[in-house]
Amino acid sequence: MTVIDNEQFQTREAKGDPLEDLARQLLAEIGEDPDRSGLKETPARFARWWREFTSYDPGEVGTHFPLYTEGQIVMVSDINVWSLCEHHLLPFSCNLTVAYRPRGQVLGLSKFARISHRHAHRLQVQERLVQNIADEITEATGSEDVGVIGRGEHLCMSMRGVRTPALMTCSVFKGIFQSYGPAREELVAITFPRH
Ligand SMILES: Nc1nc2c(ncn2[C@@H]2O[C@H](COP(=O)(O)OP(=O)(O)OP(=O)(O)O)[C@@H](O)[C@H]2O)c(=O)[nH]1
Ligand SMILES: [Zn+2]
Repeated sequence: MTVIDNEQFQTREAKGDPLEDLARQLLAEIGEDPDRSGLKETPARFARWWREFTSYDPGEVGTHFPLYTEGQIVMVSDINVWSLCEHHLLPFSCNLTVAYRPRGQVLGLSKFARISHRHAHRLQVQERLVQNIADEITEATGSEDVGVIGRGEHLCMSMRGVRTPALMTCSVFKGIFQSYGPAREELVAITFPRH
């Protein structure tokens, strides 16, 4: 449930909520009656969902633990997030694999998903999403050895326009993941398992 402080609430009551107004206008523009019973609450839901999407709070992302074994590589795969394409404001899903070589300490497992959602919950292009995640993992872990691979399906390509479902893969490889070698091979293999 959206918590709206009193002052903000009063302002919206007085002036109307701009997001709700937009939704009503959109509905009218596409030939719908915004006042028909099925649509009565839709502008308010529309406003709530946009505010919910753009105000995602990742919470604490700085929990570390001691590293027990030197030389380990940590990989987290199949992190699924939803984002919005900034060209069409349509959703794209992204399946992420993230990897890093810890330096002295490891980052809490869930933090990779929190970081991923933080950057997905805004208007994005997939390449920038993957880069943003790689940069924050570098910062959060203090490691320059970071790899992120994203595989996305974009509704703007599958449900409209060219109407062709396809998967887009893009990646950021830093440090030991940059050149072809065991670390990069393992990261690629975990993302694209052989059946
Ligand atoms: N590289 C990249 N392209 C994206 C992403 N999301 C959407 N696009 C593309 O952005 C492009 C926008 O192209 P435009 O020609 O300006 O828009 P459009 O006329 O709606 O293009 P079509 O989608 O081909 O109908 C399209 O090719 C989309 O597929 C993304 O995350 N990364
Ligand atoms: Zn798009």
